[in-house]
Amino acid sequence: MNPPAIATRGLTKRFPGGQVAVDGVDLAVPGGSVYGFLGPNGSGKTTTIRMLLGLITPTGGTSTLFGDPTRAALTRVGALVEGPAFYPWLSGAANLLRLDAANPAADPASARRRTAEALDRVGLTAAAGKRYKAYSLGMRQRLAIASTLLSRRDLLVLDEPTNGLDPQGTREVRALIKDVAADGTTVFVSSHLLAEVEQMCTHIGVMRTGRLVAQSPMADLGAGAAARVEVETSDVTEAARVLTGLGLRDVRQASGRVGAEIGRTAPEHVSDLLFKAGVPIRGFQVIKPSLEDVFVGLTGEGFDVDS
Ligand SMILES: Nc1ncnc2c1ncn2[C@@H]1O[C@H](COP(=O)(O)OP(=O)(O)OP(=O)(O)O)[C@@H](O)[C@H]1O
Repeated sequence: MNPPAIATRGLTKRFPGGQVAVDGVDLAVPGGSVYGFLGPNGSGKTTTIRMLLGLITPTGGTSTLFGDPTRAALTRVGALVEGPAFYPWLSGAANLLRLDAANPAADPASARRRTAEALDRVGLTAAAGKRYKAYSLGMRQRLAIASTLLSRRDLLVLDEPTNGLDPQGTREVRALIKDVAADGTTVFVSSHLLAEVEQMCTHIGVMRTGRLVAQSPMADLGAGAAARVEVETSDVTEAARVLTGLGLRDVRQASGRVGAEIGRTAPEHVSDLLFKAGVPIRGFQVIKPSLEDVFVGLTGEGFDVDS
């Protein structure tokens, strides 16, 4: 099996002065995934990313990129932590050419081809000759991402790439991330927006005050969360007896309603037994907790659900 794109063990950063910004984080980012690194502001995402990229030194723990603990693997990684500085009066293409020229490993003979390909990949070919200052926010961010794609990368690390973008720019960047991932590049993207991560990621890790409180494939997340059956009835006592008799957990009664965790029991089996027991059913529904409910439970705080 291929080693994970990113793996950390006990990764820790204690800043001088004693503040622990990242506390024993064990990340496992599978190759080929789009991994959403979710957490409220100040939860330690940027500090973690800076350690992964060798920009700051951990005070504890280890990390590997593609199984390699050395910095050599960083040549396979494109990153956008603080956006690159672009010259406002130069075109997008000219800005990329300047950045490309600053890379000693890049062959100057093929600079134009590389720049054109990167611009094409982010959908800026038509605007390549336009001055940077005339770019929309979304175009600026796409150009920033293009700068990370000037050479072939196996992993792209993006720190809050949609921060400060309007809804259109946000959509552009999200679509771009999906395209990059479809080409086989692993993407590790931080965000404080649950909806964003939910829409574009295959895996998720959740940070809270420096700790990784959850990590899982997106598809598994709902599975552990307890869906509930809710019955509206005038005979609460009998309905509760039926639900309890079925072995359902956390049976709760309120006026005119009874609810319980449904677990693996089929809803039609529950309604059938209620009917057979003569319970008058006014309403019957199965309620799954939203992803946001799951995370509020995990992190103890809400997320911005706006995009
Ligand atoms: N150089 C530093 N010195 C001291 N404390 C720091 C330093 N950098 C970050 N911190 C603190 O570490 C904690 C985590 O910050 P970090 O920037 O990693 O969080 P974040 O999740 O990326 O949040 P944001 O999205 O706001 O950047 C914060 O409390 C922050 O104030």
